[in-house]
Formats: sequence, C-alpha cells, structure tokens
Amino acid sequence: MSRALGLTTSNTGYSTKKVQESAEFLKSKISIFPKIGIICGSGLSGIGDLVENKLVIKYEEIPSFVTSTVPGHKGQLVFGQLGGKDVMCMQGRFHPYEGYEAWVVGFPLRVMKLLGIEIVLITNAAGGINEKYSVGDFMLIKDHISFPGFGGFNTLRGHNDDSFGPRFPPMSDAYDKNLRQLMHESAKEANVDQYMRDGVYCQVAGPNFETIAELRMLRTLGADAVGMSTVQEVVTARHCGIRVVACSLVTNKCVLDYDTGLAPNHEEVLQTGKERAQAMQLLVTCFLRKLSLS
Ligand SMILES: O=P(O)(O)O[C@@H]1C[C@H](O)[C@@H](CO)O1
Ligand code: HPA
Repeated sequence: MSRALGLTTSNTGYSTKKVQESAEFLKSKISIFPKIGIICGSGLSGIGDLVENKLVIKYEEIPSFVTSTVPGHKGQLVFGQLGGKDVMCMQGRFHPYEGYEAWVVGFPLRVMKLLGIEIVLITNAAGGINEKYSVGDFMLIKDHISFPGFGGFNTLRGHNDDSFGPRFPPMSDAYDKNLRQLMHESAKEANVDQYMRDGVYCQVAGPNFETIAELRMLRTLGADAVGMSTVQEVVTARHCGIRVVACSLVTNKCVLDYDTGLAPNHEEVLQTGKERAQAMQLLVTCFLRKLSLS
C-alpha cells in the first residue's frame, strides 16, 4: 500500500483468504492428496476423461472459482488416478480474454499449492509459427514470451503474499529441465517422438487471432507457436515453487503470407484436438508412469 500520498494500490490481486477457502472446500471433498496437477487445453479435455476412480467437482461449486466460458473447456476438476499416479486435473482453464483479471487466471495454481501439488503438467492449443511445424505436432515449451505480461497484465501484480513466494521471482528456469527430458523419453516410448518439437510459446491476449504483420513480428522475435493462455498459470506456479512441464498441440498453421485466403478458427483448433487426442493422452499417460515422485 502506498499510504504516503493517501493512495492504495488499485488492485491487490490474490486474496489469500479466498485461496484458502477454495482449498479447504476441496480438502473436505477429497481423501487422497495428489502431487500432480494437469491443465487441459482447448480440445484436450479427453486427458481428464481417462482419469480412473474419478471425483468430479464443477467449478461453480468451488468457492471463489470462476467458470470456463469457452467451448472445449468443461469447467470442472477431476481427482483420481492416471498413469498410476494420483492427479488433480483441470478440465478447462480461464483465459484473460474471457474478462478475468490475471490473478483470477492464476488462482487455481495457488489452490493447487495449498493442496500439496508439486508438479503441474500444462497443455494448450497453439498456432504454429515455426515453418517447420505441422498441424498435429506437439511442442514441448522450453520458454515463453508474454505480451500480456509485458503490458502489465501479470498474475503477480499487486500485493505480494510472501508465504507463496518472493516479490521478484526468476523465470529463467520456468520450464523444468528434468521434466522436459522425461517428456522426451515418454514421447519415444509412446512412439510420438517424430511429432515432438521444442519451442518458445508466445502468449497474446486474444480473443482475435493474429494479423499477418503481428505473426511476422512474433516470428522475428523467436516465437515458435502462439496461443492465448498458459503463461499466467506458469508464472503463478513457479512463484510458489510448483515445477512446470508444458506442451502445446499445434492445432493450426499460422497464416504468415498475404493472399492465401486461409484464416484460423476455433472449430479447426477443436478438430485438431480431437484428431490428436489419443496421441496426447498416450504421451501424458506415459509421462506420468515414468515420473518418480519424492
Ligand atoms: O486454452 P488454450 O490455450 O488451449 O486455447 C487456445 C487459445 C484460445 O482459447 C483458443 C483459440 O482457438 O484455443
Ligand atoms: N493463435 C492464437 N491462439 C491460438 C491459435 C492461434 O493461431 N491456435 C490455437 N490457439
């Protein structure tokens, strides 16, 4: 708070009390406490459908949770087992373009932290900028560029709760090296390594898809794929010490040339998700099987 001028910060961001209320509610419903969180991207909610011995909790039942408004995002938490591990799976995420503040988008990660989650596996649908990428490829995220973040739309903006993490957390180690290595090994085992890329994910605010000039700029800046999510989740997770592994499904090729007549659309994104659902599920399941927890 800036009291000297009689001012207060306009947005204090996370309310620890609200995070605790959500976590307490969930603790009252579950009997097994998973160490792994999963976030399903657009069209990828099938990962959550595979969870065994499911306990499903709708977002609207959870205190202080908002709802998913985007087709392809079911808006529910699934607790159970996948790949032999206890997991907590978000079937549906929150995006800035839905009108949610950045801290609201990151909120579930703080709830995960209070529930004891140590690793989060994040998936998303993204447009392929790198010309070597094909529709249906997976891109293991090695780093990110956040346009909303540069613009001040940062999940950590406002009051810092030191009990979660430091005011100025590093992001140079955002994507865990060992988990990425394990994901590559899992891709080999799942026989999908021929589709596996390593790349830089760029988050834009959306909801419109990018112009050709914007995409050319992103390509020049080193982005391999572009999407409208993930970064607020990653930053919130890393701030409170949750390890992150994140994988994009390239659902469409970005249109980088004029006069092609091509235009991306959400139906195409969901369709690719459907077509590659099984491969993604296999990859995730293999990864979970190989993962050893402390
Ligand atoms: O939630 P993700 O990032 O997987 O969804 C992407 C970005 C937009 O929400 C949508 C565009 O089709 O897919
Ligand atoms: N741009 C931004 N977000 C996306 C895209 C895209 O081309 N495809 C899926 N999500």
